[in-house]
Amino acid sequence: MTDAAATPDETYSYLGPAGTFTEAALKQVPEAAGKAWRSVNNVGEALADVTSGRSIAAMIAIENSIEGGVSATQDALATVPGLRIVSEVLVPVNFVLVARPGTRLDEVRVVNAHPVAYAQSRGWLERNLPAHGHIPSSSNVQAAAALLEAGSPADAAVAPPGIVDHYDVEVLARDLGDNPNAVTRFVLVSRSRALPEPTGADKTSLIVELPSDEPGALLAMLEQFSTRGVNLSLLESRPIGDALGRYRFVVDLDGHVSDERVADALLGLRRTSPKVIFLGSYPRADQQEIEYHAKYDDEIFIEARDWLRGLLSGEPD
Ligand SMILES: O=C(O)C(=O)C[C@]1(C(=O)O)C=C[C@@H](O)C=C1
Repeated sequence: MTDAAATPDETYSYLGPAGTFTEAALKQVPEAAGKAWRSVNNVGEALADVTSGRSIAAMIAIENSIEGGVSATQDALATVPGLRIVSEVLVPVNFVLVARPGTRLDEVRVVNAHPVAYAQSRGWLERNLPAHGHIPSSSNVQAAAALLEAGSPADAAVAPPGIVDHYDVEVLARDLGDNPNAVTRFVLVSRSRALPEPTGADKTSLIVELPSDEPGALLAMLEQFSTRGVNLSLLESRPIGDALGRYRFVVDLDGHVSDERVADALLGLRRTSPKVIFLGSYPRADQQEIEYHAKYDDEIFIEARDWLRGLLSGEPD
């Protein structure tokens, strides 16, 4: 599928090499089928492909059910301008421990693993290899590929189960993940300004900075959502990085920016926060219809606006 001669509007970047969960996520995107796929080494490179116009879109991991938000992704989306999330994909993740053929489990001293995969397998590794050392890898597949490089300091790697189809490694143990139902959420990021159509089962992603040293600023932000009946599915803080104690908030909410209650909450945020980054409104991967109280229906907001317009223009009651 990789084609060096492909034009940018036919190229999708993903964290590789082939066999990663990120590649499995891209396989779920119908528009990417039959296009050129470019394997990259990290989230920054994937997003740089999109901003430079080298690729039309990039698939990146954003949240894991065990580890929470992928901080490299959250920080990149907060600082790289001009990006929009256009869709999301869920991939169940589980891991195997692999080694060069002939290695025994009791010979393993050092383990290669992507930090998010390591965090999900820590319980198993601590129980079965209590004295192991950990070398961070750029991806799950790279962790296993590096074992086969000359002079590799590692004896084993945490990798996706399909790794044996791509590399000459042997499985020493299966089901390493501490939770068998672990899921990673991926997002497809592009430069497109065109909003995906509302479906009634949508999600909106934002990054919000709060006024510094203002008591209750976080509560004031949350009130923008609660007073419009908008449910949040993710709220995480990440350091802004310019001074100790300064944080930005990563927010996912139920609904589309074209829903009146969501649009109204965004207007409130824009008035009260020094910085609001709109990352996109897009269909939820689980297609679960958003439920909210009837008092937050579009018509209620429209009626209230029309009433005010009438007052201002002197229309009779
Ligand atoms: O796509 C892969 O296989 C990766 O190595 C990346 C990644 C991630 O960044 O979260 C993807 C899914 C797993 O949760 C662990 C690692």
